[in-house]
Amino acid sequence: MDILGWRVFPLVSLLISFLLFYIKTFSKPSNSLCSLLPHDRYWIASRQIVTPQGVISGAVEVKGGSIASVVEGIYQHGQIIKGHVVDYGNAVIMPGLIDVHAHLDDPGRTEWEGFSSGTKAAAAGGITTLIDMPLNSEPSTVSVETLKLKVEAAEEKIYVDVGFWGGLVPENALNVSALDSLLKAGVLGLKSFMCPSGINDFPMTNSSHIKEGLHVLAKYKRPLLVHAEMQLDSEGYPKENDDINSARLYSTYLNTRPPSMEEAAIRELLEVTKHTRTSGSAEGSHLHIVHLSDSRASLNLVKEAKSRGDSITVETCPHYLAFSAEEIQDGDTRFKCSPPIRDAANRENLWHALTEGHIDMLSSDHSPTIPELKLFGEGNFLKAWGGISSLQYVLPVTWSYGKQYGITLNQLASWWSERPAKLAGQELKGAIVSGNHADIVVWEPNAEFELDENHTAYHKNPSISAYMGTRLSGKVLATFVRGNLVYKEGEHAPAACGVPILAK
Ligand SMILES: NC(=O)N[C@H]1NC(=O)NC1=O
Ligand SMILES: [Zn+2]
Ligand SMILES: [Zn+2]
Repeated sequence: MDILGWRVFPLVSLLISFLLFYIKTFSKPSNSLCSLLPHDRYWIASRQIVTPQGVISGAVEVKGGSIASVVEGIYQHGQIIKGHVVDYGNAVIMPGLIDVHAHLDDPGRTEWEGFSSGTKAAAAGGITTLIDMPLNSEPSTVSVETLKLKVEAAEEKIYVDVGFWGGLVPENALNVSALDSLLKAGVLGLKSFMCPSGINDFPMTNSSHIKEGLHVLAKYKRPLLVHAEMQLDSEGYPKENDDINSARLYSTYLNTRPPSMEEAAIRELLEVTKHTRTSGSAEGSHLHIVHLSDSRASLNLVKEAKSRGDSITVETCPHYLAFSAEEIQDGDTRFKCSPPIRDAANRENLWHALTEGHIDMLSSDHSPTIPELKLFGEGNFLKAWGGISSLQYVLPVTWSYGKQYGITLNQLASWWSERPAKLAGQELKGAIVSGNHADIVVWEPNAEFELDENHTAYHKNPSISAYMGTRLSGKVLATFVRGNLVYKEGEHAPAACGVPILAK
């Protein structure tokens, strides 16, 4: 290149990069497509706004995507608020739900779910943030490269905000620099299994892997989420059963995964969580047990660990609170999940543990698949895919089945928003307070509906849901994500303007 070329070349490349920047910026959907409400500043009012201080009657001011103020008493005193007001009357205004445990299966298994259908279902269900699990997509999210594929797959497809857990697997668990780079790339924490996950490229970890993982996580103050079930050598539970009559029985499946599997896993985990205590070698890290089903010995172990000062929390899922083993029909593999749905007395204990604060939060564990893999014809519980499809229904399900236990709106907000926000490190989400993101669900607790084929579901394979055929109360009227009205009575905003959440 001659001397002139050397001078012009940087200038031209600078010009091109500016041009590309402008094309990228202006080709993004404009704000009006992100929201069904054409205002940047507005108020939403109701007689039941769920705030950390209790349920108030008043209005929430939204400005530039955040909550600018929360005022009480507009109905009683006729207080004048200026600007556009959406008055929801007696409907409930609550922080949007944060689902810390969902499998959206994108990229790679989008016939199972996908970012677009999954986040549309989330928005329709009042979920404003979800954290995607690192497995069931193809590939699993276990490295910087695979996280990049996730974020690319999510681009312009997500209707709510989406964060990502990374996978802790034998391949990366003992490799500090691999974990460091995955955490630096923005996963909100790690997730691992203590039993086979059902996904080949997501092998289980042992307690050495978990211990190493926690020590790396301590530096970042991020959690490790663990699927706590462990096969015991001493117990020879049947894993494969060629007798289809036996494999169709729910009791056969239930016997393959007894509560002792959860108990053994948790007992082993607690040997490691002692390091999370103040002044412990992994202080700053946190262990979160996902989808607890056993409300007896396993839960007692968690309670003891908490009382000793371990940094540990536990979630359960609506399906363990809604259903019982006694009600599950033989061959109805919609109900197959792991750990399994147990007896009615266990469910009763789970509700008590939740309302008494021993179970910290709820999550969907939305883990769908295609109907073919649920093997409905055969009804083989031992071979069907294990996972419950539920994302769009978790709010009405929790409310419908929880009402008889006297659950309050503040408890709902705590289980579904405040504590999940804390687990996922989302300081500006999870509560209706000034300064937070305007992530809000408006819903009508008394409105009932039948979950049948006439009900619009946005999930990809709605027929596999265990909730089909139930009658629920609690209808989502509107969902706001960072001030954008992303869902309103059967309609989604034209553009998917949720953002990927990456930890800094
Ligand atoms: N791989 C996967 O989603 N597994 C989930 N399904 C389920 O029922 N429990 C799980 O951990
Ligand atoms: Zn699991
Ligand atoms: Zn899961």
